[in-house]
Amino acid sequence: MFMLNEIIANKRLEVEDKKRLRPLEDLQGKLREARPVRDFYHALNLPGISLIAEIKKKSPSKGEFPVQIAAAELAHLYCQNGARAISVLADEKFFGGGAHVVERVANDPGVHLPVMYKEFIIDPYQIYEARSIGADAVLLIVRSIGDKGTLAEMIGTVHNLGMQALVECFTADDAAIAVEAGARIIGVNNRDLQTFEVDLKRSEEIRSVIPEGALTVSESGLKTPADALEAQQRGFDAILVGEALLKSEDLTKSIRGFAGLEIAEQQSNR
Ligand SMILES: O=P(O)(O)OC[C@@H](O)[C@@H](O)c1c[nH]c2ccccc12
Repeated sequence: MFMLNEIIANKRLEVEDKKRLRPLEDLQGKLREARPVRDFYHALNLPGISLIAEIKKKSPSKGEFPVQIAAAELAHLYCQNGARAISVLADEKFFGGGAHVVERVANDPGVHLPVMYKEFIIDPYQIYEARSIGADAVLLIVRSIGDKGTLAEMIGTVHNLGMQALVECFTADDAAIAVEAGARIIGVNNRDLQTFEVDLKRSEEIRSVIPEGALTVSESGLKTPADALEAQQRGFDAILVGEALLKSEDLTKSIRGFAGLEIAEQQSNR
């Protein structure tokens, strides 16, 4: 978990800086002005597989992505081609995102989908920041939060602010912690953060320990619409896709493919 440790250590410093510049009370005072929450849970809980499409500029494993268009424009394409939610990286140093990018996308008049603040959350301050800039959901990584009690408190804070949490797991043990802490939406990360290797089979094993009632998301390393279909067959409600979209030559077609629209069209043309 070398990389995750490094990211978290940096995040602690960043959060301390943010708190100094803008104390929690200031953020809390801004909450009433934030745009109303869009329902991330409902957006994922629809028939068929739900695509959460990601916006990031780079990643530690893949470097810079070739996408040339601005975040808001990318979000418009996601909205117009069948995605059901948008994930925006808030981390700047490792993923080239930022809270300002989340804010821009979440408040763009052309964006009707729920927006997730994708960040390494280690402090409730970040949850308040997410809502104050208009986000509808946040990512909570079991591994970076540590214990079940703290995770449960964080999930409570997210729900109290009207948002939803996507709680990310790497192992069946993580998934058990997530369930006990009250997670309603559980993500299984197919990418091992130590080796960066992707194993879609692993997610199947973990999926099997998550009880009915929680929504499930297969995250990372999905390369083709066939992988989306497979995730659906394995019982996942949603997929989180970044790289395959951000690297594709025909972005519109790729979004539609992962969203399942291409398949639906082929079937209705028969
Ligand atoms: O780009 P990919 O392989 O399609 O993966 C997207 C997403 O799952 C990945 O970015 C991710 C999943 N969990 C994270 C936690 C932090 C940063 C990034 C992530």
